[in-house]
Amino acid sequence: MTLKNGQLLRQQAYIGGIWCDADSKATITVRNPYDGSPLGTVPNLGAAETARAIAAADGALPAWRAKTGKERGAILRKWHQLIEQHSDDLALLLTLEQGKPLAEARGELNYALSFVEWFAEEAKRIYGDVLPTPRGDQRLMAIRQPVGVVAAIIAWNFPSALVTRKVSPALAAGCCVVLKPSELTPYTALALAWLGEQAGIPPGVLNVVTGDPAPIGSELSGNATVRKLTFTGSTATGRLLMQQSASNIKKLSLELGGNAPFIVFEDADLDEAVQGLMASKFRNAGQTCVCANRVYVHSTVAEAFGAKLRAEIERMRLGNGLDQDVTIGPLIDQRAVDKVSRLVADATAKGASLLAGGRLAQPGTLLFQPTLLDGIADDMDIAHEEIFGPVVGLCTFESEAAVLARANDSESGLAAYFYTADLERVWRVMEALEYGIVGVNTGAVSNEVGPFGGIKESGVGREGSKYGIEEFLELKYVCLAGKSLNAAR
Ligand SMILES: O=CCCC(=O)O
Repeated sequence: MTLKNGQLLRQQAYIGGIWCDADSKATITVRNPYDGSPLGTVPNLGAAETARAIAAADGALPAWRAKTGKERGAILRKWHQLIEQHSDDLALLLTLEQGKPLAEARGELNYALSFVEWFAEEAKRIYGDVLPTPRGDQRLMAIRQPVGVVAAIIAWNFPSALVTRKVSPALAAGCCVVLKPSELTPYTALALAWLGEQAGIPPGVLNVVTGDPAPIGSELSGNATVRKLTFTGSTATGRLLMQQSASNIKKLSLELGGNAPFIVFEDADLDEAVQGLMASKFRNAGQTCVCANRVYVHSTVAEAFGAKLRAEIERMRLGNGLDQDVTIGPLIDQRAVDKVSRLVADATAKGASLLAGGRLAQPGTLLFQPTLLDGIADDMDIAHEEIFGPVVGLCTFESEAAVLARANDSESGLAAYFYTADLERVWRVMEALEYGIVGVNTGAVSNEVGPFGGIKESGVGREGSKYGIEEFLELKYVCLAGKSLNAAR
């Protein structure tokens, strides 16, 4: 790996401003999912080191919290500047450890930067309220204060954006953070932490613990000093963290699995709808929680839509994310390949037609072909499970009411998409969809301004946007009483 600045490849954890190894000296090897080659190692920390990171964050809290929003915002702006300055190296690291094409890695870094910029600005805008008093001898206020020490646990699919979407609002609010990146993709997070150190984030304010998720996650959720846990990952892990956090009633944000419906009505612009589906479905090889997962096309346009979609899918180039012309990279690991293979096999065994792809491009790799299935029925596993891979399954529908019932028939409630030219239908369908995010005539909904998050088993809380900082603040109600206040009114 040739980085312009070799210091960005950090192979140690970061606790209390010190780069360190595991107490046991145990390490985990990080591999390139394209060819399995080792990129390096990171320390395999356990509960003891995690507890030390929490103590370091707690120790740094009084001074960080005492800074003004403007001062914290200035440090975040410096961090932003350094991330931007090193974005070539960061994109390279991201592609090497995660597999997504370099152009997508650059796109993700811009997305990551947008959260740092946004929350650097929001740091100055943490307002309170003076409330109308019900009694002449009292004055009422609500003020916002940082929640305290924050644990942030992130998934491997967006190694930079998930860091900045959680860490920037936490730091802006005056909280200190213990960050646990995925053991599959730790290097981007560690490089970001190193840039944070260069930007002047004081020791202990941002800590990074690497290693196996179980002991670290259980310390982060069970330790009462951590007052807020923010997690992006599977619904199963989110449920476990929620249970473990119940012992000390932590504030929680959980961004969990999705099962997004994508509906193409008969009056939709089919070319636009195909482009929207490609953007939503194949971003990060389909490994995105907001990816289109169930595609419902009105029966009168299904054939035309399927033909256009197939042509686009056949144009994709699968391979090494570092190659210029590659548009889709490998899946993250063998478990992901096994799941996608099982879903395709189940669908074809139950009568779906395979129109494109359907298997690994080369045995022994993680390169799963972009795949198109037609004739998906509700009894197939793919109609209910989150695919998390480059597979589109087409179903047809006849009426708005019927497709809405099918779209809402899910425990998940993260993102939903639909295409139509009918303005009244836009309102009707948007209001009826039981999802936290709805894309209307677009497959790309993620940015720093929109509140990102789901309902039902897709989680709790919102990230990004003007609402995102609230997750790291507590509201304190102050009631001031005094007899002489009556006279002052
Ligand atoms: O998969 C989770 C994040 C995806 C996004 O921010 O659009």
